Amino acid sequence: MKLIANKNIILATESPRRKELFSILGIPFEVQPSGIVETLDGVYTPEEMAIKIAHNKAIVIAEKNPDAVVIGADTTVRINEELLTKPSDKLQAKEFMKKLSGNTHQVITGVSILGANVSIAFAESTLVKFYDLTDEQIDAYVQSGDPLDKAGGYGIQTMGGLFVEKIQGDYNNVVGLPISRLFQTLLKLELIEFDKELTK
Ligand SMILES: Cc1cn([C@H]2C[C@H](O)[C@@H](COP(=O)(O)OP(=O)(O)OP(=O)(O)O)O2)c(=O)[nH]c1=O
Repeated sequence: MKLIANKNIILATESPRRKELFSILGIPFEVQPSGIVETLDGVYTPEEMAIKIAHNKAIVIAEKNPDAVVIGADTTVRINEELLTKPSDKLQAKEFMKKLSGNTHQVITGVSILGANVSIAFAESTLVKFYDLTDEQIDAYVQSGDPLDKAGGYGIQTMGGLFVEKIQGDYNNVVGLPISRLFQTLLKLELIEFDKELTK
């Protein structure tokens, strides 16, 4: 199958994982990191927060590119009503791993699609259960430095995936972009379509 984009699409991200996942669509797109500080004032549910931060990322780029469709995303991890974003250092990464060990957490990615008379957002949620981890496993993983640029302090697509016992929901959502739901949404909005020449 071949898709075409009906608008210029910009992914407002500096995440290599999001860029790679979006590439699956096989359409041209630009990447422009928003560089915003990912904090919010006020009381929100984790889903609302992920959507609002995703929107804040998209709006910065949409203002600079009024004719484009801009997509922003934000991923956060919720465990026992606590939110884990990116660990600030290895010590915090260890704390995160201890919390995740043996438990089920929720990975929420908010997505905002903005521009060209479109403003749509959604939050996708995936449940992930970790095995019981030993201190040795946690220390070795944290020492690798892999947790530091990732929400919740692990990468399911890297060695962090070795700790996952079970997952319920979209795997790509955990990696940082629920690409199947995004694909369905972009199709419905007619921002992308099938290349009819090739599907005849
Ligand atoms: C849970 C999990 C998160 N992550 C990553 C995805 C995101 O890049 C990151 C969450 O941080 P985000 O703040 O959502 O994204 P980012 O700062 O990396 O990129 P940008 O804001 O520019 O779009 O954690 C993984 O790569 N694997 C995982 O298993």
